Amino acid sequence: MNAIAFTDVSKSYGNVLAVDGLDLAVEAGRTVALLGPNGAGKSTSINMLLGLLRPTHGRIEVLGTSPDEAVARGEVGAMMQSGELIPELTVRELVDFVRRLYPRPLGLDEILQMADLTGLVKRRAGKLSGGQAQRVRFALSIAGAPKLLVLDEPTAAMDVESRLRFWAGMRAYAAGGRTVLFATHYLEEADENSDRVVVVARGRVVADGTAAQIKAGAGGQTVRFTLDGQAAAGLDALPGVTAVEVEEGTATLRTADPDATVAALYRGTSLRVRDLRITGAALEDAFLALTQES
Ligand SMILES: Nc1ncnc2c1ncn2[C@@H]1O[C@H](COP(=O)(O)OP(=O)(O)OP(=O)(O)O)[C@@H](O)[C@H]1O
Repeated sequence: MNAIAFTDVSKSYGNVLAVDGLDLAVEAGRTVALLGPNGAGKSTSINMLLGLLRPTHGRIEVLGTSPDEAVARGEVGAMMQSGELIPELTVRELVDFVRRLYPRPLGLDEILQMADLTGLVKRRAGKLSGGQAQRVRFALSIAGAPKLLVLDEPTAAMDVESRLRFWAGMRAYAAGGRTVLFATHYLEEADENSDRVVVVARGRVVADGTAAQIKAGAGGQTVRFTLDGQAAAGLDALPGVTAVEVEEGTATLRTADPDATVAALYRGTSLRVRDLRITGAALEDAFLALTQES
């Protein structure tokens, strides 16, 4: 079953077309990153998903029903970019208050643990740092044990340490078979914390797949090694290789399949290969290529 289905959804603000014919189906149980630059339409899509905005055109289904109905049933949790916390309440009081509003909430301790708040239970919400307040917002978003959790740039105010802990909590939540959709600008976060990355630019999906597929689709990874004056002939015929460059005794091969390229380099050539390096990543390159060219 799909937890989320956007069918040809568009949204205009006056003459600004923020979302332009978006088709997106997310299977229940998956964690999906919505990755895109500023103004790509991520927040607008999320607001429509939550029933806070109406599409100008198209149709959205959430957990087999309308966004309004799914939210009313308490099946959707959301962490938005902002949202005031009640400053006089302690973290424990606030989380407990919100969890009691739901018919089948998570246990208080479970929530506090997943959101990494056990050390802050007595702190008043008004005294929290930006990153701590984000963790409380996360706690509130999972309090009702929603089947679908939607996070709009959840780590925006967090330092590196808080981010790592936050994502561990998110993964623990998702591991219970729940569906998570999160928006981010951070390529690494999308790569590390989702099983599918949907890249959006100018309101449209420009790539969709695992992070590895997206990297491969945009030119792949790089295998680099020292040639020391040996002839580079034949390197472009190795499996996966899409481009070869030799500069100052170093060969750089772009490849869609680094494992196959490296295996063939050792087994299928008589080259003495030194200082071999595979630079993966390039999700950033892929992302830039995808969002600029479309
Ligand atoms: N209320 C509004 N009125 C007019 N234009 C808007 C409104 N909200 C968003 N937009 C425009 O719609 C486009 C998409 O914005 P949106 O906030 O959905 O993108 P985003 O991907 O979430 O960006 P960011 O990562 O910066 O939050 C942008 O061009 C934005 O300026």
